[in-house]
Amino acid sequence: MNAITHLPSEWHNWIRENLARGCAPQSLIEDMVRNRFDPVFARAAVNGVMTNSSPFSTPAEPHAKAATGFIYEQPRLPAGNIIRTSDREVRVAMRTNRPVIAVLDGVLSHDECDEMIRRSADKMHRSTTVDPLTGKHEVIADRSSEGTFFALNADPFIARIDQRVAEIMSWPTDHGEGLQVLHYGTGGEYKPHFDYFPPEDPGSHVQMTIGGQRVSTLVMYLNDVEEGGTTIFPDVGLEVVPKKGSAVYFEYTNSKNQLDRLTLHGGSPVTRGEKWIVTKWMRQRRYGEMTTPANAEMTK
Ligand SMILES: O=C(O)CCC(=O)C(=O)O
Ligand SMILES: [Fe+2]
Repeated sequence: MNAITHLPSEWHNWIRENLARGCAPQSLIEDMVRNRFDPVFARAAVNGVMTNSSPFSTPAEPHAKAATGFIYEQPRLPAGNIIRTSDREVRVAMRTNRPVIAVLDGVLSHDECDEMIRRSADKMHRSTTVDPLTGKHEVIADRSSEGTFFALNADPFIARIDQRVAEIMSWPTDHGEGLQVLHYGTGGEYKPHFDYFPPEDPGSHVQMTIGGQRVSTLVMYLNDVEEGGTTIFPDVGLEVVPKKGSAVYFEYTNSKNQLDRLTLHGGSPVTRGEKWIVTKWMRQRRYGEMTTPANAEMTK
């Protein structure tokens, strides 16, 4: 008997209800295939229902809850196929809604990528990561790359990128940390990690005294990588291939201070060539603003 390639309304409702309950899309696809739906059709149907019920269009289920307990709110990233900033049109190449991840094309021009590399090359040093115990920046083995920072609005070139990135991320410019440039040589990688400060790490509260928790990330690719060097999201099975001027966006802290564990990610080893990226991390509040008893509630 032929596999089913149409979607009866009871199945449409079944998909919508189960997505709303936080079921993994893949498990719904597998259930449909067991019930004789064509596999390609089942995937398209689940994706179709996700798109229609997503907060990007008509929010039938604006507060869907993931299996992890994280409540998805309206994504901060603007809706639509094109994000228009004050100086550039950025194309959305793909989005996932749970977790919120998007691949964006044309965030930087090729000239801007080259200029960013040129400015960074002579002031590189081995990258540090926040030590989970002390909260201090330490060189650790999980990250084989070199990097440098540009203070927020350091000069007109940097300020223009800070401004554009803030518009894309729909978050105030002064809530952003300074742009961080990273260079990976062949063999360089960044093992899977969270960009937010895990509450269970004793060092996190030190980091969060200045501007609170991180809420979202934009990783911009400054060059095409010959082989490897993809940005991987192991828990969602996603791999983003670096493309000069493109970026991957993701968000992980909601208004209730919940953290989305599905945004675990890393940079896979560069197996041929090199990789240059520039990253923006956004905080809950103005970066540099100290926590006071009055605003401490937000970071708990
Ligand atoms: O190298 C990558 O693709 C990921 C970089 C990253 O995770 C970060 O900068 O926080
Ligand atoms: Fe990261």
